[in-house]
Amino acid sequence: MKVALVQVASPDGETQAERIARVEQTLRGLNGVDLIVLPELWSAGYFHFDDYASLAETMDGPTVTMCSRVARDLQAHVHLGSIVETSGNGQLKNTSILLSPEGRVIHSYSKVHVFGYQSLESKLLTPGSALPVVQTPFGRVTGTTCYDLRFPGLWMELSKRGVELVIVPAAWPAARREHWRLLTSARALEHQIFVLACNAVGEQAGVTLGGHSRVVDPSGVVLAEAGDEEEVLIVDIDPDQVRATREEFPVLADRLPAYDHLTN
Ligand SMILES: NC(=O)CCC(=O)C(=O)O
Repeated sequence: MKVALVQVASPDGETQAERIARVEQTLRGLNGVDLIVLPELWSAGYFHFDDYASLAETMDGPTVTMCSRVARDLQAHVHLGSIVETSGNGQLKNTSILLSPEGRVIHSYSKVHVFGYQSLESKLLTPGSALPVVQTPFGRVTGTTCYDLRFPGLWMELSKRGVELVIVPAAWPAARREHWRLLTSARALEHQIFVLACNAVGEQAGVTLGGHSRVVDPSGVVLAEAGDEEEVLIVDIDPDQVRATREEFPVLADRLPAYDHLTN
């Protein structure tokens, strides 16, 4: 299975409509790919907090509509990264979406850990309250978003739910690139899953995004890592490697359901 991680820049002067049109051209060049993955909030620009309210979208807004059209035309799954989602009740969420090759939404996940360090996300957005999992040709899949990487309890839970591949859209600054590398590798290794982590690049409101999108296999091996410019990282993965890795080294079978029974 061929996966493509598309690193996108969201420069300050570019409108959302211009960016969506530009990214559509890039995606249309990806014929023959089975799964396309985009970064967190690329169409609004993660650090463009002043635009969140005006660029918030529903599930049939401009970002979803473009990606759904591309999914159908390329007959590929498209994980569109995430959008600022409005569901009409006044709340905004950072919602990631996976589209089928028919262009249908088959999975969505609203970021649970909204970020508050040098970020207004936690003031402007409401955290999600669900962790759905979907069966796909790539195995059992879910998404977590950027800052969620730092919370092992969330990853333990998705692991308990039988997940085999996790898609991580991100807008992770270059300043903490080594944390990004360490956490994406560790999450794949400790749960014996594929991690497809797609980061944003370029400058946004004075913040430099880190790029270095990565595909990490269930043994923690980095199959590919991008640089820090706009780039498409194309990698072949074998979904059966999850089962093979777990059979060969069955560490998950030794994991206890909880550890709070251990005495001091
Ligand atoms: N977009 C984010 O969630 C940024 C997270 C981050 O920069 C960090 O955890 O460090």
